[in-house]
Amino acid sequence: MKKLVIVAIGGNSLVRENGRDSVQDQYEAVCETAVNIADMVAEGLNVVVTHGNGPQVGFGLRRSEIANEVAGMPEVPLVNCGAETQGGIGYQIQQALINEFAKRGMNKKVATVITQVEVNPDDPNFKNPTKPVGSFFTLEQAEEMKREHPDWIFIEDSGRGYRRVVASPKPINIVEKDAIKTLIEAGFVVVAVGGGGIPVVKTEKSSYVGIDAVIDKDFATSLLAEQVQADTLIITTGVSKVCIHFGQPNQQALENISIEETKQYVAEGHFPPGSMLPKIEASLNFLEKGGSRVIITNPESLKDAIQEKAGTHIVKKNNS
Ligand SMILES: Nc1ncnc2c1ncn2[C@@H]1O[C@H](COP(=O)(O)OP(=O)(O)O)[C@@H](O)[C@H]1O
Ligand SMILES: NC(=O)OP(=O)(O)O
Repeated sequence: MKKLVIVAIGGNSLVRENGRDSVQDQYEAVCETAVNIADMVAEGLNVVVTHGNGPQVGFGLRRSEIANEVAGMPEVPLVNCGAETQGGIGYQIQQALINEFAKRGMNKKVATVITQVEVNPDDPNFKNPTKPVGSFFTLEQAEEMKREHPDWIFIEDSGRGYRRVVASPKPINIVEKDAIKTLIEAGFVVVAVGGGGIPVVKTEKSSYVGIDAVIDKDFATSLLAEQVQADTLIITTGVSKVCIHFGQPNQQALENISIEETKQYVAEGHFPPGSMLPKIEASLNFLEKGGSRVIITNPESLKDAIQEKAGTHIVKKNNS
């Protein structure tokens, strides 16, 4: 089979500078990434696409809360808000890819798989929410909201402002993995584990039920990459390169780093939880479970990054 590349599109990378949750703005961002993905397919690679939903699931949750407060509409549970973002973003990616392939006269099929991802109900992350969702706020705005909703938790997110956080258990099993594998083998470009997958737990009777949380899409992508034996993992996000001393005057962008160097930077605390750390941990996990290379970059640099002219590349050096 041709080499398999997994491209994980960051939720924040689909939200434009103006911060508006405009579906049209988001579709334009999706279309730009679709061009790069079509280039990869044209070069003979098999591609699986995953995506985040951090901003979008938070917007959806807030819409539901406001509709409840203002108009008495029933609230939408967080797990369903996540499922809705998986469908909504998956629809945009699927459509953008189909249109891009058609424009180029490429005979390539695309399918989005609604993906449930099993988590452990006793995962300690349920008691310690770390996943930032929705909009960025100033400290004053966050304090104001906290007075109104004492149970909400906010964190400072990588110098970009304060965001509400929700529980983010680790993915343990991709329920629809066989369907995803079958579609890949049949030559489809598959969009899967959107938003990290819809979090579900198994009951004593072995049936699945949804649970309120947002799984980190980087961890879910790494698990999928392992299960479908991908060769390369590409994570697109808001920065062209991973940095050490991020946001400090001595910030330094990283181009090629080994597993050992990456672990050293993790130990030195260069990557915050909830933003860059999950990407780095997922990358290390992917490489240690048999993957060949990882690229982290922004959507604009994707094409150059694949040719090793941009982005951060985490590589196995000396057969490590
Ligand atoms: N060490 C670092 N190097 C580069 N970016 C970092 C670093 N630490 C934090 N960041 C921030 O983390 C962001 C990526 O996390 P996030 O926006 O949550 O991801 P996603 O694109 O998956 O939504 C980057 O755009 C950047 O603002
Ligand atoms: N679910 C998730 O990890 O989304 P982001 O990549 O947008 O943070």
